[in-house]
Amino acid sequence: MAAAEERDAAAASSLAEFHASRAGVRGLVESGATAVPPLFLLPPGCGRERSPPPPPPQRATAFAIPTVDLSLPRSATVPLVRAAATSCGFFHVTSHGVPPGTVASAVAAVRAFHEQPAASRSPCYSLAPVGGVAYSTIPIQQHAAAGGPLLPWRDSLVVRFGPGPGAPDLGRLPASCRDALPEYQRSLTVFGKEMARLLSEALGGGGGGVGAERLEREMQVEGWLMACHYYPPCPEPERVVGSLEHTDPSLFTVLAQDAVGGLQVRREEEEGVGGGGGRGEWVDVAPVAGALVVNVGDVLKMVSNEEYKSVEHRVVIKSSQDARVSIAVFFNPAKRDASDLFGPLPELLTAERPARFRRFSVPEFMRSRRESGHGKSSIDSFRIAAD
Ligand SMILES: O=C(O)CCC(=O)C(=O)O
Ligand SMILES: [Fe+2]
Repeated sequence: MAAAEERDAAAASSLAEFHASRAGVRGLVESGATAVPPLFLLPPGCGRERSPPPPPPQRATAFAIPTVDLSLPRSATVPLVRAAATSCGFFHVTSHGVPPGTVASAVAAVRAFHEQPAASRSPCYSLAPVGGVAYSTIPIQQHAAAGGPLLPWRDSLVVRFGPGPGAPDLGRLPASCRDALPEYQRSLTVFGKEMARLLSEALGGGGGGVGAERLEREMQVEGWLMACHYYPPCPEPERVVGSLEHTDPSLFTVLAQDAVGGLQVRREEEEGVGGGGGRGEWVDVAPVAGALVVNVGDVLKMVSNEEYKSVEHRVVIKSSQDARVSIAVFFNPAKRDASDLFGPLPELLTAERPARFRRFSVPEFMRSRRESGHGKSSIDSFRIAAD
């Protein structure tokens, strides 16, 4: 066997062994691992090492994502949402109406799930959802080819809510999850509907251009997919990735995070950079107590004809002591038949700014995303070349 094939075969067998342990990254930490196994390692010099050059102290605090305070009058929040979605694509929302206890209970339940003894959580370990639930370390195989790691330093419990027979079977989860996660999802549905109205109203210049109900009418917005992430402390944090850089394939995403930190966004340069082409510096999204993080995803970027930015983000492991918990809820079109076509909203199109993307269906978009192996490039397959 050639050396490369041997290496691939060895990696495949360690990957299989890792999944067979059914205990996730947390299992490695529990078994007292003091070094990071090769499956998680970034090769030296690959350009994805965690640490940017040590920031001069004044720059470390120079940038914070915008905040939208929903207790302000609507005449103030719409322009704030517009400014945030068109500039950095990420913002904090305060006074969001989701009770603090509901968020705290959900975050605590996620922590409790991942910190149960391995014997309790391993029966749930599965890469594909069983009864709408999957607990696993989701491999990032697509990066092996590019010399990246096979696995992120993260375990995830993914729950797919939804009406009728699609409701998840939470029976195998601890009692705290069975109550707290659906309650959080219900609360977020209310918040998400409001967010969809604000994002809609802020489109087209924010002067009521497309109307608050436009997105809902176009695609029926739902928030059924919940990813409950757990980033164990790492003995060598700078050698691993918690989450590789990516854009979200959603309309928009709502994230709750605990106080540990590690989320970073790529701060793009001004207009013209387009598409997150790997430029711009990484900046921390420092946790703000009580706030939720909202970010624009690829679908909304396309529907907004690129008025809104879907920005690359990643998670680095900050701590060799503390595990980090975050919960992402992905808001998506409920209309997901092959015949439900979306594209830049016609009201947004002008002679100066014609459609930048062709129309697409959700299944087609998801397929392109799978095929491209990663979020960044799939959106470009829908782009209409400018002449
Ligand atoms: O854990 C985080 O802060 C981010 C998670 C994320 O980006 C995702 O689930 O898409
Ligand atoms: Fe994400």
